[in-house]
Amino acid sequence: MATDSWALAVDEQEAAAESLSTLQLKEEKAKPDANGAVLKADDNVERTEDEEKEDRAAPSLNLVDTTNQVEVLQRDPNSPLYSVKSFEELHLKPQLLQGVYAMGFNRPSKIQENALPMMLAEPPQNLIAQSQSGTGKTAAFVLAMLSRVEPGNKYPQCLCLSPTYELALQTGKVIEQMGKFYPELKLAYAVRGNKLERGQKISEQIVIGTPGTVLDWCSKLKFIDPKKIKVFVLDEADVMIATQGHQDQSIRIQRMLPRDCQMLLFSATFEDSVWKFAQKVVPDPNIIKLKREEETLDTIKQYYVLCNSRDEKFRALCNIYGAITIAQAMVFCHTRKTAGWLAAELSKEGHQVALLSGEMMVEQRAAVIERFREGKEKVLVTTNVCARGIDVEQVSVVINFDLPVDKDGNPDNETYLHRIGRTGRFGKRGLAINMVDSKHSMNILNRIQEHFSKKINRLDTDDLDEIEKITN
Ligand SMILES: Nc1ncnc2c1ncn2[C@@H]1O[C@H](COP(=O)(O)OP(=O)(O)OP(=O)(O)O)[C@@H](O)[C@H]1O
Repeated sequence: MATDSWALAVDEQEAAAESLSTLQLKEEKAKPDANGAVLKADDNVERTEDEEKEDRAAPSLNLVDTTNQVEVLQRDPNSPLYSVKSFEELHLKPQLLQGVYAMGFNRPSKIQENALPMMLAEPPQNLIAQSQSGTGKTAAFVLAMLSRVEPGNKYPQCLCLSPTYELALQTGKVIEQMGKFYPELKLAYAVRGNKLERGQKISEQIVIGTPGTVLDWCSKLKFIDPKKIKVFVLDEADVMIATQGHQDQSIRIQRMLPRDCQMLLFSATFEDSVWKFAQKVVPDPNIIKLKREEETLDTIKQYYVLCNSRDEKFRALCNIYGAITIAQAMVFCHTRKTAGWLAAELSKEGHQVALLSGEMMVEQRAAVIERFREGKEKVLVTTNVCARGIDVEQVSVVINFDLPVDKDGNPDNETYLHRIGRTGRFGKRGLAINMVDSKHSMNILNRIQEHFSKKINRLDTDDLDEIEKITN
């Protein structure tokens, strides 16, 4: 299929030297001096003033709703969770239906209802699909792979690329859960640290992995015969094909696949130029695209807090914690250094904090996410490495301790959307709070508001009553 058009488009694009995107989710090299998940206060950091502890019970933040809310949304035609069809009507194989119901899914979401018939049509068709964060894209493409795979054939037939190690593991879990009534079906993880013997050919029918390792497995190590791949999925597709993302590796993998391999591209965001590029490299694609004003979810309330310095931002964060009970929160920082500092300060305040940043060993990163998922830590301080895809239901609040900016200091709208989308998963309500600490960051926030045509209201974190109100 697209080998030539893909390659051609890439060459043209590179020749034009036009920067497509500024997302910075490159897999980062593990270093031996990685931080631990258990935090120790850094003696060198400036101490913040001791906070006056609020001596009253904080109201609970009722953001994690019951399945009731989901059912209401699934009946609302304006909701991204709305569907007219049932999973039965999507003609899934009985084993997959069993898997879907065992996961507690009652009805498909809009993206599942629309994308599945396109992905399962004969002959196979390509698809570029956009849907809001947390609306079930993963389940959609996982069901497509599981439907297409022939379990009797003991070689890789479906290849799925994720931008990060954590996301590859998480998606792998979904494949395992949905495919659990298919005992003969096996999954291989092509991620860093998963060492196989040289000369081996893998027999697993589905491979999920990160671009670097998948490329090695297909070319240098020849564990996978790319010519036998029938379905190629790019999750977080925009970052996988943007020049600043994983473009080189994704393209080199794609060039090895057969011409008629089905290509499925999914993301919550596609910056305009990346969208154009995607359409150029994927032949005759079906397209599911959101209007700009549909990209944000109404179930996530967005606020900003005005501060003058990093310490003030920290105090504002403590005030928020003093005023409301937060199930779990993710706090995003621009640099690893700030993340490390903030995590140490929060743990000094008595919070159970986990820290995840790119320089940690991948196994350690996976362990941190797992502990957070199990609720062992309530706050995860992180960088953009965790901005995309991570699905932890209990995350009721996302804090942008630093607003997302690209390498030129411009607002990174796509990362903003992915970050706040770590809350408000599948119809749950969520809160996103942005810390603004300068004229420059106020300008960034204004531009983000304009981009999405979505008002972000100011929150006075010195006013506890006001903070409480936003939980209603
Ligand atoms: N039909 C469904 N019914 C109920 N829950 C669902 C359904 N589909 C998906 N979910 C759940 O919704 C949550 C979000 O789904 P998923 O992670 O697939 O979203 P996504 O669109 O891939 O998000 P992101 O853009 O952040 O990657 C998951 O916990 C998943 O188990």
